[in-house]
Amino acid sequence: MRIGFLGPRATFTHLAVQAFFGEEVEQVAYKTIPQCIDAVAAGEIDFAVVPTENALEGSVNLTFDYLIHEQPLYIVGEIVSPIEQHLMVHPSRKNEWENITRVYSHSHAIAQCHKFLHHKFNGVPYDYASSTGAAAQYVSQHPEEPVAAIANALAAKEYGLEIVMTNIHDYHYNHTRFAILHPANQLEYKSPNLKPDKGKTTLMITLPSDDQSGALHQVLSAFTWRKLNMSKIESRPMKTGLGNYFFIIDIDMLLDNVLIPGAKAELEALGCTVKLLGSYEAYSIKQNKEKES
Ligand SMILES: O=C(O)C(=O)C[C@]1(C(=O)O)C=C[C@@H](O)C=C1
Repeated sequence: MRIGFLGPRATFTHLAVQAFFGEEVEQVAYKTIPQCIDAVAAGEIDFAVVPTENALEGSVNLTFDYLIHEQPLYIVGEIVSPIEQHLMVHPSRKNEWENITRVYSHSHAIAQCHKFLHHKFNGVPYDYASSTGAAAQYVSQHPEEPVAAIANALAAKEYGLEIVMTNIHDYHYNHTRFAILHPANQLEYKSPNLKPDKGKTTLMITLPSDDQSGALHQVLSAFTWRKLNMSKIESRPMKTGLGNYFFIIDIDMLLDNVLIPGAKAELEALGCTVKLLGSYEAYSIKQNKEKES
């Protein structure tokens, strides 16, 4: 089985793939999220694993936008992983790391460490890499540049970098959610390592075009009176005009035969369009400390 992920090796997405699928599968790194999504749509790989949301920084808009506007695929599984960000430099700079003149990482990783960067490297510019792993790889290949990467401990090991400060993310609770994507709405695969926490269903809802008052309230009440627990609601631009948005709603339940189809039919009767983005099991990777307790 071939699993694609946002690469290169040792990104957080790669860690999520290893934790969920184990070492037996073939792991295929892609430079960008759209490349990884295109590969699963084209059948080059069996599943794509991409980041969707971080607890500190919010949604990974690129993932949802690409799924909605370019490659309709299903979310067939979810993996939530703890995220620990470390500052690392080329080993030749380990004694002068405080003199770095640039910090390099994925935009979400930089955002997770804004307070740290402001206090420790006030005014030092940062640049965005396609992933934390790509930033670590760059630092290892450019010893002549006084640049540090923000990435995970496996990336430091993989690219031979020296971690000079650990856990530099600004808030202790730092987790990222990853989606497992596939062209069909099923994951005929059991993780050898993780047990599911709960079932979930994700819907995309577009409101009627005639801008009725209370439309969103009506959408929410279709779920509320059926006691369908919504764990997330997110709006994204439809890219058809200012003020045109669709909603992505997560419900804490697998797709059933009664309640979710009932809510869908009610919304469609109100003039909404409702699209199933996936019904799947959600898994979580335990932090080392959580594993011990
Ligand atoms: O750059 C990586 O290592 C990724 O896997 C991407 C990503 C993200 O898109 O949020 C994943 C987890 C972390 O929150 C930082 C970056």
